Amino acid sequence: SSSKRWTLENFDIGRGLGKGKFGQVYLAREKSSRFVVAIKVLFKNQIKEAKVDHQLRREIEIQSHLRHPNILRMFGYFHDDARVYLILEYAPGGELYRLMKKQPNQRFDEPMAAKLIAQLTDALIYCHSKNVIHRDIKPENLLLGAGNSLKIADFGWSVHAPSSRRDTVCGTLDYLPPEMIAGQTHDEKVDIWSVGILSYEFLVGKPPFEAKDYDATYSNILQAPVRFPSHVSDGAKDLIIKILQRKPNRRLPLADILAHEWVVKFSKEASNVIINSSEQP
Ligand SMILES: COc1ccc(/C=N/Nc2[nH]nc(C)c2C(=O)Nc2cccc(NC(C)=O)c2)cc1
Repeated sequence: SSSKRWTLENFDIGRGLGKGKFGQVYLAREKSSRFVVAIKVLFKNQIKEAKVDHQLRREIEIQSHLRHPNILRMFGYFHDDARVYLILEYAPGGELYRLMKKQPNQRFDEPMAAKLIAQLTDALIYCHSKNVIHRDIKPENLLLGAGNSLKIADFGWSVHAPSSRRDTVCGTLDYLPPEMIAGQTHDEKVDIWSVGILSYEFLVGKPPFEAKDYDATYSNILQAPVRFPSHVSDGAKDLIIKILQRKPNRRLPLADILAHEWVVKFSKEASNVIINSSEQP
């Protein structure tokens, strides 16, 4: 339970799963229950230097209270003098980003893309019902659970709506909507925009406004028309165009994304995506 006083002694620590921005993630097993988890270790001095301790507190507060099959659970946390330890759900498929890069043409087929979009949308409907906006939905923050189920991880940028971002954006602009990069107030419709960006990226293999540098990306997000390669179906184009509307109120609401005929048609079809199987190069 998330109220129990946990310590490192409660866990057998396993292999390193990977490196996050502020620390390493380990596979671990709680000794008495033998329950397998992932433990994310963050260094306090790095958190203080980056002035993100309020973001970390918010991430812990928000993620430990959310309960949804497509949101990575946070079971609890503890700290010692140098580190903070987050006890997180273990998602065996790892980063969705890596699986996408492994596919032929580094993109998913329509059934896989539609399944992921439906799960992501369902999780965001749940978040928004709790007045939580994620604000940082991108492939690096999505993990794969059992059965290729999507898991939204990393609520470091989530807030309670509405909000005006005060912290400078670091990292890629690709997934941020016009109102956020222009520093205007924004609401939960920023997450709808990210679903549009990700829908495009799952099907094409790169985000729609990607450019050689920050300024070019910035300009594309604010004014560039979305171009589609010829292999993208009309149904998928229709969905993405309806989501990627620069005026937040014109964006297709999340419930209508779930009900869109392309999503309904393809999220039921079997997909031939190559899972993390051994013979993969
Ligand atoms: C290197 O191959 C891998 C294959 C699968 C994994 C699974 N990670 N699963 C997780 N469950 N809960 C959390 C939190 C994580 C996690 O953070 N994983 C993680 C972190 C940083 C890099 C990676 N790398 C990859 C390849 O997924 C995974 C991790 C690594």
